[in-house]
Amino acid sequence: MQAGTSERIVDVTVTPVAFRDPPLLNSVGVHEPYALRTVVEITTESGVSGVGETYGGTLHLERLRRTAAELDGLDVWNLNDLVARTTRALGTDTSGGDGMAGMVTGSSTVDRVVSPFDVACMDVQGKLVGRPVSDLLGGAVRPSVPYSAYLFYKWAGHPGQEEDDWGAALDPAGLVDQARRMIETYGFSSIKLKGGVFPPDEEIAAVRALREAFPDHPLRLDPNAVWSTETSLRVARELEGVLQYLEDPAAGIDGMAAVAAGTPTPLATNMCVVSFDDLAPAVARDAVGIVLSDHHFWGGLRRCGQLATICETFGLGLSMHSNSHLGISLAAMTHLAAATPRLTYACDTHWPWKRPDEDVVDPAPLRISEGAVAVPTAPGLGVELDRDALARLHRQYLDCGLRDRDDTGYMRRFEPSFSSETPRW
Ligand SMILES: O=C([O-])[C@@H](O)[C@@H](O)[C@H](O)[C@@H](O)C(=O)[O-]
Ligand SMILES: [Mg+2]
Repeated sequence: MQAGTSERIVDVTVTPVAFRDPPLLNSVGVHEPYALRTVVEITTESGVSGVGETYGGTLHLERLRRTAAELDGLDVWNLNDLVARTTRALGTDTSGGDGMAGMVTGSSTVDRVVSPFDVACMDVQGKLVGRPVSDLLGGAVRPSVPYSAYLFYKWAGHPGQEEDDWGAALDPAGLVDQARRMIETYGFSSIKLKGGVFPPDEEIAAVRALREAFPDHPLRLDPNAVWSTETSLRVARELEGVLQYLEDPAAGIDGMAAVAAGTPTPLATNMCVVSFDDLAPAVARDAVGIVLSDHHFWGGLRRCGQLATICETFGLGLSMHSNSHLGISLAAMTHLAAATPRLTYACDTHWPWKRPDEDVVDPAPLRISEGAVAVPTAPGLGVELDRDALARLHRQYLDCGLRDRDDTGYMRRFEPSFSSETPRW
């Protein structure tokens, strides 16, 4: 590559995929048998390719395809042009399609759509200059990125199917067993519990059981905003000194501000601060102490770096959110977290819930050991697309019949009276 040379995109493919997912319970229902993702691949004029990964819902997929059609000739070094072209492709079509079962609804559509292309462009940039993406983001400040054990209440298996490998976890003992297995397998040194499933007293009991079983592991609880302010304050009081942070106990900036005013426990969010527009009001109201960044909805990797700077300016902590994902996303999350000095908490990941034999990249460079993923040092993201595996997971997408994540609809097939209304408690 000569100095000042552009590197233009000549081909973009957008491929929806499905991978198996256990029946994990959350405030809006239960995970369906398959999680949906989309893999984007760009190829440049000199034959270098780069990959990105994002949500798999219908509307999002259609937006990705519309944007992909605008990227012919884009210079992979010009990410501002990528944003401009995405904005143009989307026009006034900017609501819905969040792909997160209604849990994160206010994020920016342009940011969500731009993200996988931004990652793919940076993958190419890294390959062109022979440096890992973490270097392009300013350089790794840590050699490996710690992740947390992400516990879920869960059924033993999907109804009508065999019990899965993890079995049921519907009470404190079940969660302690799940945590033990996850920690033994991956060496995690922080624990997050997805709450908002059972009445708060049961979840308090679960956190206490985890504290007793793992006295040195920082603990987090995330009920996805299904509690009232009063309930949130009661839980915060009962778990004072036990939680590292309490994630999204109540809804909205107002709800979180009311809780924050009444507890010394830090509050974190991936629900009420989900775009740059949310930062000023959240800071003004002192609503949250920690923002959970996520390059999938904050507009890609560099935008998350900008978020980190804003958090630093206003004294906010930074952690990282996750949804069900494949290896491309784990690689991107790891480069980003490695290059973000502000990100001092173990990041969330759904990784252990994915079967090891289902991915679109060889997951070997992403092994979680001692609770952390070593930052890949190969050029770009450091993972290579496995085209056979991509074709297999795309076939699974076509065959599985699912087109949009619908945790609530799936839950109602087994519990017709299930309501995802908030606040529930
Ligand atoms: O996968 C799930 O069920 C999670 O509840 C996910 O959808 C959330 O977005 C997320 O993990 C969170 O921290 O809120
Ligand atoms: Mg959360």
